[in-house]
Amino acid sequence: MEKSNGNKATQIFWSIVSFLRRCLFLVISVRPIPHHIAFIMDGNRRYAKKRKLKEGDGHRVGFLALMSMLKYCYELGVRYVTIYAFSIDNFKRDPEEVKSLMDLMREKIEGLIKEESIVNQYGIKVHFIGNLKLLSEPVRLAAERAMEATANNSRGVLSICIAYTSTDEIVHAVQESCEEKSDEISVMNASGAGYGLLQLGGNEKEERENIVKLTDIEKHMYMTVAPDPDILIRTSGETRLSNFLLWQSAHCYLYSPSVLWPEIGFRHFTWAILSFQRSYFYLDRKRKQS
Ligand SMILES: CC(C)=CCC/C(C)=C/CC/C(C)=C/COP(=O)(O)OP(=O)(O)O
Repeated sequence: MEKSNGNKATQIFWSIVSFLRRCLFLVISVRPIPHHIAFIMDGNRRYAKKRKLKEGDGHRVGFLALMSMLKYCYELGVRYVTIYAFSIDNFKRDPEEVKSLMDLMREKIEGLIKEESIVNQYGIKVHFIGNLKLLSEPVRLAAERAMEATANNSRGVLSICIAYTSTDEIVHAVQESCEEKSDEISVMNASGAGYGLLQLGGNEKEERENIVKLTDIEKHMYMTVAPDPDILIRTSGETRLSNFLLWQSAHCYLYSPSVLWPEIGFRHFTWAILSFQRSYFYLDRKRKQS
């Protein structure tokens, strides 16, 4: 009897907290809110060391922090969230650590499509971004299943960058664009039109039309599923981009709280949004003055 009263009191407490959070988000939304937030989840191992936990437990707590951040983002109305889950450079870590991280990724990816997961609660479509060929088969299959299972969700998008680096993405996009152009040129040559970048002496205007353009490269980026991020949040006070979304973050606001990723919470999130809004206000004012 006492236990059920205790449970009820806890439920009421959390409902009030959730209500107050939504009220605060309503107030914050009076000013522009970001469409897209990207996260570099830095500091899981340092957290484990600080708390005398096993390294893997640092990542597990990190996953819980990620779930809270997703909840706050989608409650606030941010439609796109992108996370840096595993870089191509992370494969150079100790093989034991890579294996245990990959096992954890598979477990968590499988959890994402369970009915009670945040992804399903908020109607989120999941994308895996990166050189997925580099993943082990079980992880790749789990990723494919998660993309398939959430394909019809439409309220928000979660992009999980895994086996990803930005330079790899850019090289991939440039290669694809060049291949596409050279295919077009060979079709044109075969049909007797006979012009193109590869054919010197052609009409200059027509030649220029066959040069790889910015829009061609953008079309072949892995990240076409989302607009460019408005804020990039990197925890643990680090201010480097570490080969993450270099192309897409050209105009992005960088925010770097000194907290370790598993410790990130509601107040850090709210402060990041307020800082973004302040920077947006000054940017807007500068634009109007010039
Ligand atoms: C669904 C899904 C794929 C979830 C991802 C789970 C998760 C939290 C992954 C984090 C992986 C990672 C390499 C974090 C960086 O911490 P670090 O190891 O670099 O720690 P350090 O900065 O203290 O060295």
